[in-house]
Amino acid sequence: MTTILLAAGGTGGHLFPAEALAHELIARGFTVELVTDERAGRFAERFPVKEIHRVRSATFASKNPVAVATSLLTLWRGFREAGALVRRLRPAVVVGFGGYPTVPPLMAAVRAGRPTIIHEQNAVMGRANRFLAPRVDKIAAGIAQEAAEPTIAAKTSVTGNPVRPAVLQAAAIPYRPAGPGETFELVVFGGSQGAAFFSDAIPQAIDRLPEDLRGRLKVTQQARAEDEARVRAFYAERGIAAEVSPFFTDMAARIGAAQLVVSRSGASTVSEIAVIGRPAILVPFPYALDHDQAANAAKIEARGGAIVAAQAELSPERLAGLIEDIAADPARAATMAAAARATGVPNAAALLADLVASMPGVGGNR
Ligand SMILES: CC(=O)N[C@H]1[C@@H](OP(=O)(O)OP(=O)(O)OC[C@H]2O[C@@H](n3ccc(=O)[nH]c3=O)[C@H](O)[C@@H]2O)O[C@H](CO)[C@@H](O)[C@@H]1O
Repeated sequence: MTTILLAAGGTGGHLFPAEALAHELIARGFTVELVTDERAGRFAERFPVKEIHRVRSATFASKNPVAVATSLLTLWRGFREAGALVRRLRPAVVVGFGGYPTVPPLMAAVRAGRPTIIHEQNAVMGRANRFLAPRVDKIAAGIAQEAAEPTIAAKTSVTGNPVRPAVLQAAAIPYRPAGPGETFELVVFGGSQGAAFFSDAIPQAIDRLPEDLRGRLKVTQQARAEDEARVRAFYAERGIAAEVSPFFTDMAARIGAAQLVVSRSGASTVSEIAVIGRPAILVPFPYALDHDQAANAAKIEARGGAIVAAQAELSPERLAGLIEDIAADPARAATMAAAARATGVPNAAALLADLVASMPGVGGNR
């Protein structure tokens, strides 16, 4: 059996595209192993592999010389551990999905002469992938890369961001705009870790909606654990049907049922909204170190599939106005849904698996 080793940082944004590729590779007869870090817990629950490996890694969060030396030592240990893992598993290809925990496994694979691919989900490459990009054999991109150097661009191909099977199932359900008097399902989430901003902004906006619309709302709202009780109490006081949780494991189905999505614009979020095809108000995370979330949202916005609103300019009145405009105009909502869908790449996992299968030494060997 030919083994493919996937490496991903332990947040949803990195692990979910890796999970989508794992399903596709397993269906093609490959054995898949995953290496990640201790944060993976909840996000790797449904990852279809027998064993999840962990190797040490570190990031350079501080310029303090002692902290830098400690990080270097941890990275060196991670590199040694990853080297032992690569020798033991003998993977035909190692595929990295970004995040600092992918640096030791990818470097160990390069050192051992194994074929390597990195996948970048975002329009602007993250730091770990920027470091790895000159060293790996191939680069797959979720969307066209902004400002890629010629040597990097030459080995890059756009495959789209792989989406999990649940997203493809939700994509099979056509969008149904809510007519006057019908239930209007609003789905609010802030990426895999939640966004504190929505815990205040959404209740304040809902209080400014016309009574008729408020009365027919049904809300799914992800709220960080520290905000959960407060947000739930808001909906209970107003008598609005709502489910509130720090993490929904059935998010794809909820997006599928939504008349409108309000969310951050992390790479997987934007890809899922596009593949499923639902109107969205996207509020890019303003403080991202690595990724410009506004760039992820640019394509879907340009086609009219979403409205992008900068957090700093999004008053409760404006947010209420945006929600109300879409709810009041079902034809426009349907047009937005179709426009979003036109930007989706439902076969991204297959395209990335094709790239894996095309690497030297892989073909016909499983
Ligand atoms: C703050 C930050 O640095 N965020 C980055 C991180 O985001 P983050 O890890 O939030 O990733 P994404 O926005 O790409 O994906 C969020 C994922 O979580 C899922 N979900 C969300 C809420 C929920 O309750 N249940 C659920 O399943 C969504 O369906 C989606 O699949 O990695 C992304 C991919 O590299 C980057 O684009 C983001 O900029």
